[in-house]
Amino acid sequence: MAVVFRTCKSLSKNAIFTRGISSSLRLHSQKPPTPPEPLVNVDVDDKSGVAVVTLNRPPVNSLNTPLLSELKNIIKGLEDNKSRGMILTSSSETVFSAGLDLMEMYNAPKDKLSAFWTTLQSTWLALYRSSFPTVAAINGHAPAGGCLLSLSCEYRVMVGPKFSIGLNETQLGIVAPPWFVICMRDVLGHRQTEMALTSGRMFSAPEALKLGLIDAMVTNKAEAITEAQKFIAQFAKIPPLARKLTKESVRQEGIKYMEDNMIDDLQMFMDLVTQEKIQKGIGLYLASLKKK
Ligand SMILES: CCCCCC/C=C\CC(=O)SCCNC(=O)CCNC(=O)[C@H](O)C(C)(C)COP(=O)(O)OP(=O)(O)OC[C@H]1O[C@@H](n2cnc3c(N)ncnc32)[C@H](O)[C@@H]1OP(=O)(O)O
Repeated sequence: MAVVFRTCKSLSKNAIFTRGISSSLRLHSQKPPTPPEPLVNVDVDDKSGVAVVTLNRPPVNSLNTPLLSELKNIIKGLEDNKSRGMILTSSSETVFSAGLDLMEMYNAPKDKLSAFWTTLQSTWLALYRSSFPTVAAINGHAPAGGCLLSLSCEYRVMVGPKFSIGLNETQLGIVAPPWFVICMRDVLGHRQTEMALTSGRMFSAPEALKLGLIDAMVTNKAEAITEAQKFIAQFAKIPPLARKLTKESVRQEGIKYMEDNMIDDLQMFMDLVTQEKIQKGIGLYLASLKKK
C-alpha cells in the first residue's frame, strides 16, 4: 500500500509573533508542534489503484465540518487521479461513524451552522456521484449520517453480528432530509424505506442483511476490506466512462435533487435546527449520550 496524499495540513510554522508589553512585535522561536493526526487517511494500493479511505476522528467519527471537508478533498483527489475505486472504513474498532456531530448543531452561530450544512451537502454529492466504484466497509455502528455515508456508496459490507445501522433521525425528534430518503429508497425501495424511516429503526447487521440494507456480512474488518476489493475488481474490464455515465443516470434523482435544491435544503435545515425545541432536544440527547 502506498500513501498517495494525506489531508492533514501540518502546522509548518515554527515561529509565532506575539505582541509584547511595549506593543512591539517580537519573534519567538519554538519547537515545531507535532502535526495532528489526519481526520481522514487515504492509502492507495499500487497494484489495483483502489483507495482505502479511513475516517479517523476518535472516539466515534462524528462528522464535523473539518472532517467532511477533508473527505470531500480526498474524493476530489481520487477523481482527479482517475481512481479505480474507493473503500470507506473507520479507524475505530466499534464505530464506523456516529453520524453528524451534534456539537456542530448545538448552540452554534448561524454562519457555522450554514458552513456545516453546505459542507455536508457538497461532500455527500461528491461521494454519491463519484465516477469510481465505492464500497462502505462498515466495521462498527453506523447510525444516521454514518448510515447515509454507507448508503451513498455502491456496495455495503458490514462486520457483524453485533453492530447496528440505520437512519434513526425520527427517534431523535428530527427529520431526515429528502436526499437521505432518496439514498435509502435507492437501496431498500419505497415501502421498506417508509417503515424504516418513520420508526427511525436501527438494524442489527443480520437484520440489515436480510432487508438488503447491507450486501454482505463478515466477521472482521480485514474480511470486509477483502470483500470490498472483490466487488471493485469486477469493474476492472468495464470501460470507466460507460460505468460513470450509467451510475450518474441511475442516481440522477438524487444528484438533480441536490443540484436544484441546495439553497432551499440549507434554508430548511436552518429553519429546523434553530428552533428552540429542536435545540432543547439535541441538548437532552447529547446529555443522555454523555451520561451513559
Ligand atoms: C435538526 C435538523 C435536521 C438535521 C437532519 C439530519 C440529522 C441528523 C443526522 C445525524 O447524523 S444526527 C446524529 C445522530 N447520531 C446518533 O444518534 C448516534 C449517537 N451515538 C451513539 O449512539 C453512540 O455514541 C455510538 C455511535 C453507538 C457509540 O457508542 P459508544 O458507547 O462507543 O460511545 P459513546 O460513549 O456513546 O460516545 C463517545 C463520545 O462521543 C459522543 N458522541 C457520540 N455520538 C455523537 C454525535 N453524533 N455527535 C457528537 N458527539 C457524539 C458521546 O457524547 C461521547 O462523548 P463523551 O462522553 O466522551 O464526551
